[in-house]
Amino acid sequence: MLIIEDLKVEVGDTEILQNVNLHVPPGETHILFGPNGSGKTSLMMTIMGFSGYKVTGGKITFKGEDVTYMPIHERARLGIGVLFQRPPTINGLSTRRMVEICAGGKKVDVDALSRTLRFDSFIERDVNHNLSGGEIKRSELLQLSAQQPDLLLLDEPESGVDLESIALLGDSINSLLNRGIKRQSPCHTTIMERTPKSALVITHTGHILDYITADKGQVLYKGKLRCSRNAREILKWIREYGYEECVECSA
Ligand SMILES: Nc1ncnc2c1ncn2[C@@H]1O[C@H](COP(=O)(O)OP(=O)(O)OP(=O)(O)O)[C@@H](O)[C@H]1O
Repeated sequence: MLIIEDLKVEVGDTEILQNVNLHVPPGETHILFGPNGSGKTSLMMTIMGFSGYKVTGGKITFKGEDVTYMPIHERARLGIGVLFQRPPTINGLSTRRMVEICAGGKKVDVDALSRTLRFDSFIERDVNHNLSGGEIKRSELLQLSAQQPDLLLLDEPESGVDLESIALLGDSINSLLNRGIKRQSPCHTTIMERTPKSALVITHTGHILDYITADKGQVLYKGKLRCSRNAREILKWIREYGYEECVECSA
C-alpha cells in the first residue's frame, strides 16, 4: 500500500528526515512513536504532499504509483487521507460543505454521519471555528468518514480528547479501517468483502491502542526510523526506559 524508500526531507534549510524506510502493507495499521520534534508530523505532511516539506532524496510509492512529487489533491483522490494534529480554522466554509467536498461526488448522509460522531450540533459551523480539542478531532474524523481513504494518516487522534470520547474515536477509526463492500457472488448470495485499508498513527500516550489493532510499531528518533516491532512492547519500553534506551536497544 505505502512504500517509503530512503526518504530525505528538508524544512527550510534543515534536514528533518534522513533515509526513512517504511512499508505499510494493505490492511495493516502501524503506530509511529517518537519524542517531540523527531519528525513524525513532517513525515505525514510529506506523505500527503504539503508544501514546505522538500523531498531531497528517496521515493514514496502508494498503491504502486510514485507519488513523491504528486500534488495533494491527486494523492487524496488516490486514497490518502489525513487527520491533522492542529487543523486550521476555515472561515466562510461550513463543516457540512467541507464534508460534502471530502466525499468527492459520492453520496453521503452528512446528518447520519455527524450524529454517529456526536457532531450534529456543530455541522453548520465554519470548519474548526470555536471548537474544543475533542470536537475538532470529531470534525476531522467526520471528513475522513466522507472521504473513505484507503490509507489513513492519523496525527495524535487522541490528543485533547477525554477518555470517554477516545472510545468513540476508536470506533470511528475502526469502522473506517474495516468498511465492508457488498458484492454479489456468482450464486447470487450477498457477501461482504473487506477492502484492505491501512493506517499510520502517531501517538504519544498510546491510549488509542486500547481501541485499534496495531500490526507494528516504529520509533522515529532525530529524523531516523530506528525501531520496528510490536507497538505495545515499544510503548512499554518507552514508558519504562525512555526513548534513548529504546533507540539504543534497537541499534
Ligand atoms: N514549517 C517548519 N519550519 C521550520 N521548522 C519546522 C517546520 N515544521 C517542523 N519543523 C521542525 O522540524 C522538526 C520536526 O517537527 P515535527 O512537527 O515533524 O515533529 P514531531 O515529531 O511531530 O513533534 P511533536 O511530537 O512535538 O508533534 C522540529 O524541530 C520542528 O521545529
